[in-house]
Amino acid sequence: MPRALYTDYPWPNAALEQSILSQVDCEVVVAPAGDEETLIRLAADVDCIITCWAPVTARVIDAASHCRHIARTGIGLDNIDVASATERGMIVTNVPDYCIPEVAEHTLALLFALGRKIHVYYQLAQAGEYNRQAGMPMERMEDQTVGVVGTGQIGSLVVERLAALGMRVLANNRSQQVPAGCEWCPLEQLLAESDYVLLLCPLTDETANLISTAELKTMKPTAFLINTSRGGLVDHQALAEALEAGEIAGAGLDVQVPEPPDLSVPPYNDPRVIVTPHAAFLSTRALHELRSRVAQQVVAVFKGETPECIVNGPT
Ligand SMILES: NC(=O)c1ccc[n+]([C@@H]2O[C@H](COP(=O)([O-])OP(=O)(O)OC[C@H]3O[C@@H](n4cnc5c(N)ncnc54)[C@H](O)[C@@H]3O)[C@@H](O)[C@H]2O)c1
Ligand SMILES: O=C(O)[C@H](O)CO
Repeated sequence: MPRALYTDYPWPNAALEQSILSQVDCEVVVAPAGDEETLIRLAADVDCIITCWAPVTARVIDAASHCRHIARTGIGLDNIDVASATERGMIVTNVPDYCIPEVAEHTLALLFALGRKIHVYYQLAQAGEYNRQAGMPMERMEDQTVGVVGTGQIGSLVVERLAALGMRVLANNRSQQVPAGCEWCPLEQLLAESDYVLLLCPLTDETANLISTAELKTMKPTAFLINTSRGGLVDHQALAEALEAGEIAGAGLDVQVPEPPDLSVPPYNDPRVIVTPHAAFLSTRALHELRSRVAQQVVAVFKGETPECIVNGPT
């Protein structure tokens, strides 16, 4: 009987997956922990690895000698060594488009919260203080500039929505092709001119610590950094130092390093920083789509069919 290994299973129940996986006779194993040694031990005996958060490293892949398929429950592929899997002839799939509106909305929610100082008023009100002045200075949104780094699916939707609000939008994308509603500009200029810098590019070797000391110094002291992509894009020690030095005004961080981070230390405990728990992708609709499509991909491979959303071409 084929076996499928969940490296982690973050959902409250498995009824949705069970109803789909029951199309094939397979045994499902859930790893008790997502560390490398546990996964190496369990991977030796499975035909498929399904991962949400746990890193599927080259060592795990080497140990998975019968595995044909690694399924990523999500868009980002930064926790899978896709090159090693491809070398070993494994199919790697993801679900590239299940939560585009959700992440765009979450990004905009952080932008509005920071710009309208909702976090400042909320913290004061919780402490019993009704203090209008504490939110100043505050600017009209349409007088401000947003810089979007990465105008793929999510970035493009964010640009469209920001342009509809009448905001000036600068964009930096590796391909230099950017959607209507924004103007392409070099990263340094984007950082220097934006009131909000939004990070929406994938985490790769090239983008790791994309925003560090020099980039933060380039930003305006009144500007906000918003990261809804991957924590590894930002050097968080440098961010803590930039906040301490007053080099930027605040941040919205849906993603951190590690996850969960130590919330008791800077930059996470800074009242100018809004932290959300890697939740930008969440909605009832997105989760249903994500979970069911991953289970269908697993079934397809077990049936000898081609699953949707193969990211590593013919193997
Ligand atoms: N917080 C969440 O819950 C959540 C949910 C889904 C996705 N994500 C993250 O969002 C990322 C983006 O998703 P997407 O669907 O828009 O991806 P996408 O592949 O459609 O777009 C990414 C864009 O970034 C650009 N890019 C790559 N390297 C760049 C660089 N060095 N500088 C500038 N641009 C660069 C690419 O050209 C591409 O246009 C994912 O990789 C994932 O990590 C986060
Ligand atoms: O990559 C994604 O889809 C989200 O970050 C959730 O894992």
